[in-house]
This record gives sequence, C-alpha cells and structure tokens, in this order.
Amino acid sequence: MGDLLGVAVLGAGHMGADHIRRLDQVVSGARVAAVADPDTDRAKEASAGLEAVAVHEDAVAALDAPGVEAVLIASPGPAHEEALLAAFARGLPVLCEKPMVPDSTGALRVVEAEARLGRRLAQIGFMRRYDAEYQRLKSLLDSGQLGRPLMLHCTHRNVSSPPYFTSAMLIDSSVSHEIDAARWLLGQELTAVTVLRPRSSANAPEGLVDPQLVLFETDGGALVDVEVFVNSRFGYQVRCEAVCEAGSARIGEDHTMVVTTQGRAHEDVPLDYLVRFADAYDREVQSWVDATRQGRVTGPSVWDGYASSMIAEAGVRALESGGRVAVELAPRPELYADVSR
Ligand SMILES: NC(=O)c1ccc[n+]([C@@H]2O[C@H](COP(=O)([O-])OP(=O)(O)OC[C@H]3O[C@@H](n4cnc5c(N)ncnc54)[C@H](O)[C@@H]3O)[C@@H](O)[C@H]2O)c1
Ligand SMILES: O[C@H]1[C@H](O)[C@@H](O)[C@H](O)[C@@H](O)[C@H]1O
Repeated sequence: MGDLLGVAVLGAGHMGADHIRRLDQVVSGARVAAVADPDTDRAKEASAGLEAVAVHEDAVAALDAPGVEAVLIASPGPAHEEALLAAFARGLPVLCEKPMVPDSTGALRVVEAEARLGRRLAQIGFMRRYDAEYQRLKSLLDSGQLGRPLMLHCTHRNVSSPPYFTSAMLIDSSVSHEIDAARWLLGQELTAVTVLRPRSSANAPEGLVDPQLVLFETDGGALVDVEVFVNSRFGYQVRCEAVCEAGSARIGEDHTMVVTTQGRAHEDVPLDYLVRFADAYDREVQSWVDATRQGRVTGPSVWDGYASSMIAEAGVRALESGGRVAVELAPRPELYADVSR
C-alpha cells in the first residue's frame, strides 16, 4: 500500500462526486486513483483538477487501473452486486453506498461470496451510524438509563425525489436508513412490516405513493413507525424519538441558529442529505480509510446490507398487498456472528 490509499470511485453522480471531493479534500490517508461512470463526461467533471486519476466508462475495468487498492461504490443500487463481486474477486476492500443490493436474492449472493472468502471486505454506507446525534441516542439507549425501549417514532422527509423514483424506492432506498438505524439502535431484528398510505401529496409525481407510513415489529417486542415523505417540498427532515419505559429521547429537531426579528423567530432547515449528514459522511469515509489502511473492516456489514434488503422487500410487498408481511432472514453465516446487531 502506498502512503495514500488509492481508491476507485464507481459512479460520479450526486454521491460519487461528493465522495470524490471528500476523498480529495476532507479525508486524510487516501487519494482518488480511478473514477468510473458510463457517462464519462460526468466522471471527468467530478475528477477535474485531481492528479493521476484514470477515468473509465466501465466500472469493473476501473478496479484494475494502476494504484487502485480499495473501492467506493456510488453507482445506482442495481449495479452494486456486480461491482461488489468484482471487488471481492480481486481482494479489494469496499465502501458500498446503500442499498447494498436492492434485490434480496442478489444481496444474499453477496453475503455468500464474502462468507466464502472467510473475511470481511465490505462496509455498507449506512452513514447515520456516524452522525453525532444518532451516536448519542445509541449510547443513551445502551446505557439503560431510560429503561427498555418500547417504540421508535421516525420521520424521513426529502424536499423532492429524483425523476426515476418509484413507490418501492420510498422503502428500499429511503426507509433503508431507518431499517438499519432501528436494528442498530435497538439491537433487535425487524420481523414484520405493514405499510399504510394516506392520500398522496399533490406535489408527488403522478402515480407515486408519497407519503407512506411504515410500521415495523421487532423480535424484542418494540414497534418502529416511519413517516416517509420524499416530495415534502418544505425541507430535509430526519427525526427519531425513542420512547422507553423510563423516559424518551428525541433527535433531529433542526437545531441550528434561531433568529428572532420583527416579532418572528426562524431557523434554517437543511434542504438535502448532503447538508444534514455532511459530518456523518466525513466520519464514515475517514473511518473506512483508517480501518482499511490497518487491514480491518468496521461499520455496517454485508449482513446488515442483506437484512436491510430483505426487510425492505417485505415492506414493498406490504405496500402492494395492504397486509402485514413477516420477514424471515437466511441463516446468519459465522463470519457475521459478532457484528454490531
Ligand atoms: N447515503 C446516502 O445518504 C445516500 C444519498 C444519496 C444517494 N445514495 C446512494 O448512492 C448511490 C448513487 O446515488 P446518486 O444519488 O449519486 O445517483 P445519481 O443518479 O446522481 O448518480 C449515479 C451515477 O452512477 C452512474 N452509473 C450508472 N451505472 C453505473 C455503473 N454500472 N457503474 C458506475 N457508474 C454507474 C450514472 O451514470 C450516474 O452518474 C445509490 O446507491 C444511492 O442510493 C446514498
Ligand atoms: O438515496 C437517498 C439517500 O439515501 C438519502 O439519505 C435519503 O434521505 C433519500 O430519501 C434517498 O433517496
């Protein structure tokens, strides 16, 4: 390994371009060695000004570019499986954006491939685990001061959804964050899901079921409800309140500076995830680079990615059927016996 970890970034869209900037300017110990995107203009634009970066149209070819020692996958979810398996075949450590693989059969193939290697190579990009507020809530729940958790009430609002967004993606792309956060915060598995749909907002594109109310049951007897609303128009709001036997704790109340003038008080509300979770992405990527340079893998695992896909898939079936859908995970390989959940 050189002085700086050489990273191939696959996908140079919103997240990929932001991660390229982060690897170049924010994080220490790494450099961008290659960028791949079928839209090579986008790849060139995202890597403009960086030295010694190979630009590729093909993601797998980028893994073989000179100086590539690790991979950051920021292509769309359906492209992740091929990229993960190609990285595993080369023994390259990976940070893979969520959802790991949206389809659970593909997600299980990734679990099996890593389990066959007998060592962890991939961290999944559930960055909320690196957010300071989520970490404080996790420490508080783990301390037992509030007693047993009974419910999590979660809100997940985006200003608007990208044009390709489907009703299923409200669950397998957006709510995938709450699925991971709930499993991690509670240390419990999500076992069943029901989805209710109020009238769709007139601001949502024609045919998109938006908002949705997603209700999860856990194997510890808790309930987790998530309001997901991706065309709210009014702000990026991610909140979570834990209700426990001896108290409650709430995070994500947009507490920035409050300005009072002319008889009115106001505070800024972030408009997207790149603002709200900027510090969390920085910590996530720094932690991945540090662990990779030490030959370790930390953070959300491929098993967490698989569990999230299975639970989200059950959620999509619940949305379509209007009924309650139980989740049954495959047996957990020994490799993941001691991961966080
Ligand atoms: N952690 C988060 O909060 C967060 C936020 C946004 C997006 N994401 C995730 O990041 C990923 C990318 O999302 P985005 O918003 O940047 O999408 P985007 O559409 O802005 O960008 C995706 C890019 O990938 C390119 N691409 C398509 N197929 C490819 C392939 N096979 N190999 C390499 N590149 C390919 C596209 O040309 C495009 O430039 C998704 O998995 C998404 O769920 C995560
Ligand atoms: O891909 C994005 C991303 O994961 C964001 O964090 C989430 O708020 C959006 O809903 C989702 O579409």
